Amino acid sequence: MKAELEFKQVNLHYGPVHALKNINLVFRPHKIYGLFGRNGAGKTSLLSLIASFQKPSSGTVTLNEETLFENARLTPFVYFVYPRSFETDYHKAKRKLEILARHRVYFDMGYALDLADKFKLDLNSPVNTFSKGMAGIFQIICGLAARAPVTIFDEAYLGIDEPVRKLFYDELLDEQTRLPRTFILSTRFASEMEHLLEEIIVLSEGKVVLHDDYTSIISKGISVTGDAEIVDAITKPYEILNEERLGTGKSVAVYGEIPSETLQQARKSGLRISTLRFQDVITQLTKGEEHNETEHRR
Ligand SMILES: Nc1ncnc2c1ncn2[C@@H]1O[C@H](COP(=O)(O)OP(=O)(O)OP(=O)(O)O)[C@@H](O)[C@H]1O
Repeated sequence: MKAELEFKQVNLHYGPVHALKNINLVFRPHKIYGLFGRNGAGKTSLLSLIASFQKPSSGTVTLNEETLFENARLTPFVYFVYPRSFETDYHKAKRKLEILARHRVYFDMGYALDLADKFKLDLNSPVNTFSKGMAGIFQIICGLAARAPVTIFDEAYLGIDEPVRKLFYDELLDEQTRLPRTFILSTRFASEMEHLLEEIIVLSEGKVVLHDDYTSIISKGISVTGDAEIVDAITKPYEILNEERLGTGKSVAVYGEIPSETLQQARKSGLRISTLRFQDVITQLTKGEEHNETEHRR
């Protein structure tokens, strides 16, 4: 099922806190989204609106043009995985999966059992005996096996060892080939997850400061190093992400579409041009106030 998720002029207030500010976003079906932003940027607030945990203060959040909030018909279409504790839950993991299967129309028990084997999780254990990492793995199994057209993982991988996280990334890609859906991954592991991501959204202080596809972001993040005057002349028209003085020269990181002729000319003038790592672009774009006024949209 194709699920188009749309935010139109969405604001969210918690009392005096304006957590989301005029959000306009379209999540296209069958794409894998990476959601980034510093602590308190509004990521969980945005995701909780998709999961219908709360109602926007103004604006609309729709799935295939139907309002999501308190819409029981749409409940099976969204599955939200977030770090949670099972401390007071004495059910065995297998039983929890059976309960989930009863409530989730797309849930695939065979797939859940395969995943438990793959991730070496004992489903006969009560979930309250799971370590933090095991609880995370259990949540991932639920999220994948629920097969909801919109599946959200909000930092669900915290506490899970790196090799197991990698297993999860591989599984997610396989699953996307088998049964495409919209995945939204909120993560601080930009470098190890970037190969999964097709679309990137960056929030800063409740606003969308970047929404672009991964490939364009990679091509737009450029570092120019060399004689300070020439570097400044070339980088001036673009958004400066970072500047570093290097003796008589300097290195400037910019975000923008610099024409290839300009870059060629710069190389001829003795400047060193290199592409920024995805992780560095994200870090610079989320680093603070100075970039918040610029919005990058396709
Ligand atoms: N229940 C709440 N009551 C009051 N303020 C809240 C509540 N939940 C979130 N906020 C505030 O809303 C803003 C956005 O918080 P949110 O949890 O969405 O950010 P986040 O990007 O998910 O942060 P983190 O990476 O730390 O989880 C913050 O200023 C936060 O303090």
